[in-house]
Amino acid sequence: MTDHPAKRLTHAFLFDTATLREAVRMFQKENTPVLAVIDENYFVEGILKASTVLSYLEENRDLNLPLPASWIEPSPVLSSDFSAEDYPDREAAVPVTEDGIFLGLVTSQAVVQELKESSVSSRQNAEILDVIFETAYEGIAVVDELSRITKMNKAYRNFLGIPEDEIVEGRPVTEVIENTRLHVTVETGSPERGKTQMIQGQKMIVHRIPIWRGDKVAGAIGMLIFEGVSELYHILENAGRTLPPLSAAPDVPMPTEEESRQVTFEKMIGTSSALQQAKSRARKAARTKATVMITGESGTGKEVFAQAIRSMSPRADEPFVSINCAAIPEQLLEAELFGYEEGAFTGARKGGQAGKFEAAHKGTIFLDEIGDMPLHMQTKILRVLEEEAVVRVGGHKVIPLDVRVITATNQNLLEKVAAGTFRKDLYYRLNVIHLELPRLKERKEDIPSLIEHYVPLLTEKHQLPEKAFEKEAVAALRNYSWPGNVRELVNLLEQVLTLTDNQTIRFKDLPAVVTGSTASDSDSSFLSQERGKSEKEIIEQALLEAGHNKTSAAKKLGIHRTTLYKKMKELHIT
Ligand SMILES: Nc1ncnc2c1ncn2[C@@H]1O[C@H](COP(=O)(O)OP(=O)(O)OP(=O)(O)O)[C@@H](O)[C@H]1O
Repeated sequence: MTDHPAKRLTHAFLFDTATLREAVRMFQKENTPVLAVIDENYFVEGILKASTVLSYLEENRDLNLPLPASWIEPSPVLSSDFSAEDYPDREAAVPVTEDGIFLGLVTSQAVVQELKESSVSSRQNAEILDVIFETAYEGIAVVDELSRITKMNKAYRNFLGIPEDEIVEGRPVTEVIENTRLHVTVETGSPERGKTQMIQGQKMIVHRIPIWRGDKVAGAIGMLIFEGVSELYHILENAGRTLPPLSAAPDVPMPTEEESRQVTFEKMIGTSSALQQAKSRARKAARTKATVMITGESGTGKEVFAQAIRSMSPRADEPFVSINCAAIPEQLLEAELFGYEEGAFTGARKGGQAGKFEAAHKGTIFLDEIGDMPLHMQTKILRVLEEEAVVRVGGHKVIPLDVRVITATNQNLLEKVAAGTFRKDLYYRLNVIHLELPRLKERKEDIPSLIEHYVPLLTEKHQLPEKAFEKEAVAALRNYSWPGNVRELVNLLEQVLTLTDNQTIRFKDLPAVVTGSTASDSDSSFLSQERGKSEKEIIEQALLEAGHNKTSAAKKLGIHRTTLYKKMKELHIT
């Protein structure tokens, strides 16, 4: 049937049987071939002579004779999106089959038109479904009857950290999704809704739905509904519903108070692939004891990531000790980190004091702004890490330590290594797993979700009525370059929400730096806008206005607390 030059049909025309008979008789007189047999791709398979058609019709046989094609003008007629089975009752459509395989339809012009239209609309529907599939917040995976993956959307791939060029289609689902039961759904044909599944060490909520075709299970769909159990509770809380008693939802355990308090990956807003990839890498890191170095611009969420890693690690219930290396005066750093014995220096407490490393024993220590660690301290930290023990300042006793170290910096440490201001050996010791956090402008698509997340929190914090941003305002926020990343976004939202009386925040309510054409990558913080004045004056003024509360002064200046400490140190502000 295939030894013919494939040509498109001009008209896949034929008629209902009675009309066909009429037409054939008419054409017979003129000795014109009347019928094209088309294959499953709607290419011409053959042409039947009118007499042949007649005899076939009379004998009630399928029109499946292979005949050479010759006369048809190329022209697309139908797409192959539909199947004859979709039109079983169409009196005018005669399915052409061979050995049970559908080859084409022979039908009237009107039906052709209808089919064409329906194939266009089914293509459009397929396109809509594709968009839903790809943009869904939920992870969706589809498997066939042999439990092999046939489709997996971006959200799921990102969650699992599957690189873009890795093909999962065709692979057994059990190889790709941890602890999956989709193959069981295919075997049993029973749906499972609202089940929990441990994926990457996190309790996820999933639905597993079998796909029935006739009386056979043709596959199953797996959906990762929420990013995690606590997210579900967060949603229920937002909806103002009372949480179901445990007995009513045996599969959804209530989070403990500690779990609710902890920063987890679910609480990190954003579904962009940049963020999801970082989360996926961090989840993997969480399971190990390896040191993690988190890099990224200021305000990208390095501290939040460090806390989330701890919450997902086997050390979740052990201490998390965070220390900002840039905020502590150099001469105090050693005692702060390693502790001291009584009499170690003037003013040392009676009985001495444990340092941060000791306080983090069995848990996690987070060394923020590690790039600001003075060289001599770097050497000491390296020794502590290598010996897994600490000796307090002024003491001799070796205190064994079991501490997981996470560090963060917004500096380029390799440059510092090259410049000789950061120890190379320490760099490699700390950089076992490297997490680079994306800038907010690299994940603009997350901005609307961040707004949605923070607006109710901020209105509640300031006891304001419910407020919402109009589309144009959100668009402007999306287009801004956010040099201060999420922190800047949160500060700006807070500022706009508190300063705008209306319930709808409009484009014109946004600060000029966002709406104006001047928006650029340059530092747009309040501090830089006030550059005319001396930096010292501005900082002193802000500190004064904030009643010397450094956290609120830093907020007012639009800079991080650490930066404020650093600047205070530089500018000799006491
Ligand atoms: N994905 C996110 N979802 C929600 N909030 C976020 C996210 N990322 C960061 N934030 C918020 O942004 C602010 C800054 O985050 P964080 O302090 O972790 O940044 P950082 O990178 O450690 O900054 P710096 O380098 O200046 O210390 C915090 O209020 C944090 O809650």
